[in-house]
Amino acid sequence: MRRYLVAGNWKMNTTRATGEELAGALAANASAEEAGVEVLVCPPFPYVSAISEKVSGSAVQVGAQDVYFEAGGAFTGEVSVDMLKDVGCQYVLIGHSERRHVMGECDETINKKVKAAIAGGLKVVLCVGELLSEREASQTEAVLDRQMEGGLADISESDANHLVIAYEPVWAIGTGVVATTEQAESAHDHLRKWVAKHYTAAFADQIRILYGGSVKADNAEALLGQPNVDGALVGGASLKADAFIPIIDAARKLASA
Ligand SMILES: O=C(CO)COP(=O)(O)O
Repeated sequence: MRRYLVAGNWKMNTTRATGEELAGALAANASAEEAGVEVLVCPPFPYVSAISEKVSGSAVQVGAQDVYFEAGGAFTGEVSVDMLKDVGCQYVLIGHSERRHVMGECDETINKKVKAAIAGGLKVVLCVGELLSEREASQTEAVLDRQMEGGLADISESDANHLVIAYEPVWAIGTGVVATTEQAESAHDHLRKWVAKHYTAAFADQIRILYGGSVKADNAEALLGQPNVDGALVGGASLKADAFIPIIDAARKLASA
């Protein structure tokens, strides 16, 4: 059975103090023996180190929101895989829609980042998802195929073992317009079939596919209860412990059912 992953993407939010307070509350809530659910927080770069210290000894893991593919050198403003590991990251988000659509990242860059992160020993959450205009033009599956093919070009199954996929329809991110359970399940099913076709059916059965986009306490259980939804990537509702913990609790409830 696939283990739920509930991840908080803090984006460009929190101060050091509010981030530490939030991380402390999550660490207190998630014991080191957490069984059916993995919990991850992705703070802004400057706070990763402090947040890693805050959650150490708990089941809460830390990830970064992006990484650069080069190992080091003259790349002003970028951070490397080794730097992230050095400050306690186990995971990194790659290809988030805000990186794609605000910063203009393309699949080729995303692919280089995925390769570098996995080669360097980080687990990757590769984010994919269509714009509203693409959904309305019945292009959702074609967009997902393109992003998967581009992002995972030349990545072997053994490398893909370190990968989690996050389906985040762009129109659902930060809008309060959550995908219906049917829309989410249909996209996740399509992504799993893509993995089965490009790797193996056995591997497709194991890989985790998270849903992201306006996940809240009141819709988490229905979304996470879908057969192909293995967790959530949460933005706004991950910024307050009393909004995020009920989402983790929904996963715990389903995992123990
Ligand atoms: O982009 C997201 C997580 O990566 C989703 O953000 P919201 O949960 O705020 O819609």
